[in-house]
Amino acid sequence: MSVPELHIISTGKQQITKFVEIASEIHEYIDFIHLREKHMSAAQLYQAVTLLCERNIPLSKIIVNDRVDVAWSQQAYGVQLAFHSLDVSVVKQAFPGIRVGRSIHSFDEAQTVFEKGADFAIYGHVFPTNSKSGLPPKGVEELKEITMNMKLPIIAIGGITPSNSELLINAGAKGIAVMSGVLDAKSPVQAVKEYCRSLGKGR
Ligand SMILES: Cc1nc(C(=O)O)sc1CCOP(=O)(O)O
Repeated sequence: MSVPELHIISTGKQQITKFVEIASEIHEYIDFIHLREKHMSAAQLYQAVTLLCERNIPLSKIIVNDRVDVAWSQQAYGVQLAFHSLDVSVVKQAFPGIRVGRSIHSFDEAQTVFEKGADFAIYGHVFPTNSKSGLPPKGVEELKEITMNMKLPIIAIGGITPSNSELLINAGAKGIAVMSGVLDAKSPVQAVKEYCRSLGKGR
């Protein structure tokens, strides 16, 4: 089994300069940084990627939410699509070579996006989280079903802490995605190190 991936997702609530500051402190410990700033224009997102690059964060670690035009023009690692985004197959055809992730919430959705050629999917929310209050968490059973039946790399998301992350890896997840556990922490660096330890990551 390969070393699990650690993805950090921007909250959309921090000043972008603050997020860039934190990202520059934690990037060497993590695999991917997602820019999920739904309120930003394409121009603002493009600028945010530039700011990350100026802090020596490699493009190979940057994933842009929804806006494939921004991801493509900045030559970022990939784009993370949601239900309201362009379809996975449209993006794969129009932007050959870009890695395409898709948010999913069920086995059937996993199957659909796998068939359309998604490179990975983010499945959640697995545990209770303030970001999805009022919606019941999905737990790990369906996650196991997906990982056992499909060759689609799955990143688990939602309410993940250093103490519950191992459950998800044992359920077949290729990695975890974390928002508040790192970005709202008093010390994001300490927090990220705890996640790394829980995943058996080297640093
Ligand atoms: C951005 C996002 N997507 C989810 C989904 O279920 O698709 S849960 C989520 C937020 C995750 O935040 P935290 O790590 O603070 O729980």
